[in-house]
Amino acid sequence: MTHLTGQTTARGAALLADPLLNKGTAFTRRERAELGLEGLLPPAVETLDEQVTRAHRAFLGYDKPLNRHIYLRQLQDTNEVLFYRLVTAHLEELLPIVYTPTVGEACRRFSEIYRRPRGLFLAWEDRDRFHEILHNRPHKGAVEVIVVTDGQRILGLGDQGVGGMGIPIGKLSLYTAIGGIHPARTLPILLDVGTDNEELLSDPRYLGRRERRLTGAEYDEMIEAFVSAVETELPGTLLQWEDFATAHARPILTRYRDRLLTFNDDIQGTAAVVLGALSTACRVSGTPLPEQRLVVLGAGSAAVGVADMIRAALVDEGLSDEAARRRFWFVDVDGLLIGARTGLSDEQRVYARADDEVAEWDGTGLAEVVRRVEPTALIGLSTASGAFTEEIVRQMASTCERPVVFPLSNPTSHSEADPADLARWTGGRALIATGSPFPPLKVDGREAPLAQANNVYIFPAMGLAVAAGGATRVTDRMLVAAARAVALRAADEAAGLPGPPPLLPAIGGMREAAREIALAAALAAVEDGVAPRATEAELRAAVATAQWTPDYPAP
Ligand SMILES: O=C([O-])CC(=O)C(=O)O
Ligand SMILES: [Mg+2]
Repeated sequence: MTHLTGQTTARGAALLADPLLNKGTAFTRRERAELGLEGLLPPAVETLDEQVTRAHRAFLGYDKPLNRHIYLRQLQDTNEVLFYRLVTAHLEELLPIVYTPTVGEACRRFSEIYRRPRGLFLAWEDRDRFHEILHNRPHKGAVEVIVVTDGQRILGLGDQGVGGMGIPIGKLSLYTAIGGIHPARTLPILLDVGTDNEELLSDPRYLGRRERRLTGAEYDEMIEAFVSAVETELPGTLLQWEDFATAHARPILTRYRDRLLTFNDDIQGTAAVVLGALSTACRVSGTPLPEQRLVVLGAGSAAVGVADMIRAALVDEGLSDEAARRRFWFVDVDGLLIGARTGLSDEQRVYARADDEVAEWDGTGLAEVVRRVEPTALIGLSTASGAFTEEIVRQMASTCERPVVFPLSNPTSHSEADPADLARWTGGRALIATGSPFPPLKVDGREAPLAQANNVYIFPAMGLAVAAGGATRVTDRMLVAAARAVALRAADEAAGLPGPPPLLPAIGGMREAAREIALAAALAAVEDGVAPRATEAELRAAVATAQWTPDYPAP
């Protein structure tokens, strides 16, 4: 039986129970007769489009986003072609339900809303048997992409234990819907290393191991056992690390990025999309990247990753590394990062300012930093809801014509500001991108869509790039190339539009955009020598062929 072609020996109820083979009411009369399905379905025979219309109505019948999410997950577990056809037909409407922000709620209430299994749960006790357990995955054959989390830093919601599984499931749904990776070639994985979330530990319904998180050498042993099992059982699979705590995210990436095909979505994916949006903002404001003064709120792995990627672009544009570092001021809960601060990691210390810079300052909180530094760009990856206050934003706008303000924390409840407020406080001058979706702004009676600088612009395209071009590593140049392709696409789309240009491409056109972004990344992989030689025309064709479109196989 193969889930890729739909050719199968499964019959009757077993066929209907397999979400990758089930067509539901779209089975023709002849198929029903031949496959032992007679009597198992209501008599009507529908086309896929008719099923999509019906499913969309059913979806709209639920009021609450979480209930809509549950409905869609149930549809995904029943009939994947229909699920993906529905999602791709209504991408902009369904993205916030399948993904951020609603997926955050689904993670928080994972144990309560749990219905059917999806993906693999790997626990510490089984560390010697991960090889065997990988064989239990539902679809045999090669896996194109794994998304793995240990649930410790789910969006801005902190430790969700096994509830974190919602994130790999959601991310891989977009690998398929946008990148076109066949669903049978994706594998969500949750590493259950315990949880330090007291509420979960004392909740009788909690479905994970009721133990505190592993730390130190045991944690490292768990990660190594997992990676080596993937290396031997699923060589060549793209391994995406997702929502790990800062203390683990960077060390894991550093340890494995030269050993296998892997990247960290929060560090590198987020960074690439922010670079893309910032590049567009530079073009719109007329202030080139090397002249931007960037204040970053938050100093976790995602924030440092963003600065590292912008720094790489600055160096590429001719600045020395030292001059590039001087364009950043990092602020976290303890104030500005300065040399005198103890407890900074090596990655954070790169951005520490000289101690004497603040000698005359009135503290080093965000408001004072903005007053003193007069930034042109304010980037939030802090999970501190509302941290970009009216006072701070008005202060910034008083010294900068087109302030770039990116409240990027997820989900919506953790955003540093509401874009409508930002527009009001700056008289519409702010160039805005958010992390979670927000409704469009009203500008001169027109609706102006907001850029959602979410890593969804990058990771599905990375999967497509790798599937099409056969890369064996994810290099920085591949990510920078993807970022530039995102900005280029935004510029192309803005060319025909009246009013303020969105900083990123429209979500509705993301399947098409993903092909251009994937092509750029695949070309960079060839240039970096991590993929077999191929011409641009060959790669363009390979990308188009590799992108799966949800449809039933011919009867
Ligand atoms: O999932 C998202 O929307 C973006 C992301 O990786 C995060 O916030 O951790
Ligand atoms: Mg994430």
